[in-house]
Amino acid sequence: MIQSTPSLISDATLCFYGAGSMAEAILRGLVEAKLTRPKNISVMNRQNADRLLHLEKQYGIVPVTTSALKDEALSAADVIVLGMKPKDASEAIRTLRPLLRPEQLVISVIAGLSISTIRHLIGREQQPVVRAMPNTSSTIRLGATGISFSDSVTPGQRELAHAIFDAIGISTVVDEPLIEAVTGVSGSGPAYVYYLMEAMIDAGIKLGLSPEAAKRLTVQTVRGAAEMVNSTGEDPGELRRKVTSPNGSTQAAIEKLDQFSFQEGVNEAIARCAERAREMGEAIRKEAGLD
Ligand SMILES: NC(=O)C1=CN([C@@H]2O[C@H](COP(=O)(O)OP(=O)(O)OC[C@H]3O[C@@H](n4cnc5c(N)ncnc54)[C@H](O)[C@@H]3O)[C@@H](O)[C@H]2O)C=CC1
Ligand SMILES: O=C(O)[C@@H]1CCC=N1
Repeated sequence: MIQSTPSLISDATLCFYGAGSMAEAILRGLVEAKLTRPKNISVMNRQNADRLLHLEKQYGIVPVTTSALKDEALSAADVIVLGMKPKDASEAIRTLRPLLRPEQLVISVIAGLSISTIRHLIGREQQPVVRAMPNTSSTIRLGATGISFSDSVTPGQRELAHAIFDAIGISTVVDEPLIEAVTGVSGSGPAYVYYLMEAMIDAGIKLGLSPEAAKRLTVQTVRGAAEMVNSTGEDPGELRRKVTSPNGSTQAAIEKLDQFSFQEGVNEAIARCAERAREMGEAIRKEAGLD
């Protein structure tokens, strides 16, 4: 049990309730980081047994397919990771309600779903709950996760949650109302970067580069730029200025981006993302009859 050996992921049993791309990203990171034995991880979904068998073959985790085994796995696990879509959350958590023991740690990665809503749906105010917002780069252990804790999470469980998310990238603790901001910046963030990359590749092709060359050059440029910020410790603004010769080609490009209100667009996109996450959380509460 995690309460007696709080710092060791390897001793904790984890049950992934929902087996989609985010669950796979996390469990893959854990298994590849060798932080836990695959046999300590059970995974279930609504009805796609082939998907579970694929995950078993790929990572050695334990697929849980029948309803009786699902109940057993959920009530036995030290940690339950909620990994379903927001629209499926209230029904799934209500199903969990009679199975849950007071000391089990519930970790949710569901966008918009608040700790308070989870506790209401579980029907236990003091259930330890971790609300996390990871991103899909966790698949290659380069994830960025924001985490917040309910007040009943024990120090050992906090350590465990950090160990889980640090195994698949970096994690940072934020006050719960800021999880939506994390969703806006890093939860959905990979999509903006991919969108920029799509646009850069497209522009390169329009200027005559082959699709392969445009892609190769774009990928290395994004990778190099991120690594420059990371390894030099310099601000992105400072690094940008170093690329931008006065009256040169980069300045001309940035001026064009500014004509299209680049910064304002990114600002509004991230604010809208955070707002949409809040809306999804409100929809869950409404559907569950909590508002
Ligand atoms: N995809 C992303 O980039 C990120 C997603 N998230 C959050 O992660 C959650 C999952 O997202 P994805 O993995 O992309 O979704 P997905 O659609 O790939 O997977 C959802 C999984 O939940 C299962 N499921 C649904 N209802 C269930 C039930 N009643 N019992 C058992 N399993 C059930 C489905 O069978 C499926 O395996 C969402 O709530 C999303 O907000 C958070 C951060 C990033
Ligand atoms: O698009 C979504 O709703 C989820 C949450 C963060 C990333 N994907």
